[in-house]
Amino acid sequence: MSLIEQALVSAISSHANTPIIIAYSGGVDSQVLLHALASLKKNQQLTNPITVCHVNHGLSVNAFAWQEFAQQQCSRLALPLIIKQVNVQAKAQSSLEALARDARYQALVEINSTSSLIITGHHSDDQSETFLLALKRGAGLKGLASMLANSTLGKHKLIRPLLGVSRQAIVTYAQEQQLSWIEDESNDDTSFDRNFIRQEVMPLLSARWGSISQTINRSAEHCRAGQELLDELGEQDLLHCQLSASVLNVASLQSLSIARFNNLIRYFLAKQQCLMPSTEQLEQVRQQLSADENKNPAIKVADHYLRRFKNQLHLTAELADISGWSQDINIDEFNDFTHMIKAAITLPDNLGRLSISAGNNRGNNVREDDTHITSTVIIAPTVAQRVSVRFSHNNPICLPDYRRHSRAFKKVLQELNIPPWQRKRIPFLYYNDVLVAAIGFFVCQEFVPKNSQAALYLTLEPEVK
Ligand SMILES: Nc1ncnc2c1ncn2[C@@H]1O[C@H](COP(=O)(O)OP(=O)(O)OP(=O)(O)O)[C@@H](O)[C@H]1O
Repeated sequence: MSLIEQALVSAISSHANTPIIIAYSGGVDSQVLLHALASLKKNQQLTNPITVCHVNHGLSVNAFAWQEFAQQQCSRLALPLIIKQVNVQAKAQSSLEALARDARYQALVEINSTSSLIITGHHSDDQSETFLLALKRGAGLKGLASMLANSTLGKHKLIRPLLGVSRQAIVTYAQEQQLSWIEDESNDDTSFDRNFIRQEVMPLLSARWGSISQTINRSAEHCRAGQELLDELGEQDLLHCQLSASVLNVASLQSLSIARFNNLIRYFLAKQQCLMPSTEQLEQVRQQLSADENKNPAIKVADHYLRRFKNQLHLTAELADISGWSQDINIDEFNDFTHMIKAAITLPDNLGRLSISAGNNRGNNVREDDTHITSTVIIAPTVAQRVSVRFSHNNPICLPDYRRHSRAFKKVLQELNIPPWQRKRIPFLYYNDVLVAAIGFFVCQEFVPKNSQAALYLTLEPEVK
């Protein structure tokens, strides 16, 4: 068995029978990948079902010729081929590569609905180039770890079994097997950073240090191992500092060293699928932890915000101003009171869905904890009343169900310990212009239904990401 076939068997053997998707461009690397896998399958050294996927980016005048080549190769090997057309448009050339790659991975993810192994032809020279590109960007350990031999892509596993094999070994295999392949003319264009590294930088480095590619690969491996340790530390620190999915405890964060704080925030953001913050942004967040308690600073970190509220640090998306939003609910149809859901409103700015049903009251509002109620139950409106959901209020005096005395609405929201930005995101229910409930928090006492009185049930379901 050749070195290449051995690498494939060792990467795939622990995934017996999992469907394989070969990412096939028709270039020499994926051509070798395709042929070696087809030969293993033919000799029954591999039993996994195989599908080949060629992505047509439509970027080259030759794109359809490559697609035809892929069709010929797969029909010769009797392997099923799926062609995916993607549409990539970029303003700057530098982002073209990244957009093409993202579109390609997205297309590969969508091929199978069941969990599969997506296999690419990346090799050790690709890895060296990726490392140098990361170095040029000033990346940390995670970026310098470069490509992982095993990772996840959606519900699939992304495997790069040839990462330990050099380009030269791949070309030698292709020549020995008398394979033909396509040459992408854009690989010669050194205005792309990767091509510049491949065509000009690596030859210069290799001429002086013959095994530079191997040593760069070794460094990438050290970075991967280092990053793994940092992730373990991040997980431990998160256990200590996390109050809920998107809230951290400020006092616990303050007990960490700067390096450990930065690592935890990066780890936390990565877990929530946020983009990575810059070092300056991390420094700002850390400084705001010791700011005055009454100030509620919000620091933009990449595409999200970290917002301080008392002893809590909340992660939120960018929040839109929804103060002018209002929607009426047509209650005319609520005439059978069978507890069936009668209306569902999609709230603005990803706040979720509010479903409303009607029925005779079967019990009081159930408190989840000190502040939240799971289902808000209120006296049904009369036919003449206009029912609406809004996010604004004019600070009426109100008497929440859990209080003995009435109080200004703003003060009530404060005493419930709701962070200021969340106070603007609570759906308020009105009958005409009278506040009835702060949905999910409380009902004004005059609207709390008595037993078996006609009632509305309001349930807030968070947005499913
Ligand atoms: N158009 C494509 N369709 C499907 N998979 C692709 C495509 N382009 C690249 N890939 C996958 O990504 C891997 C690395 O991409 P890269 O851009 O380095 O490849 P390439 O130089 O175009 O082709 P190859 O790596 O096959 O020589 C390829 O080995 C292949 O598995």
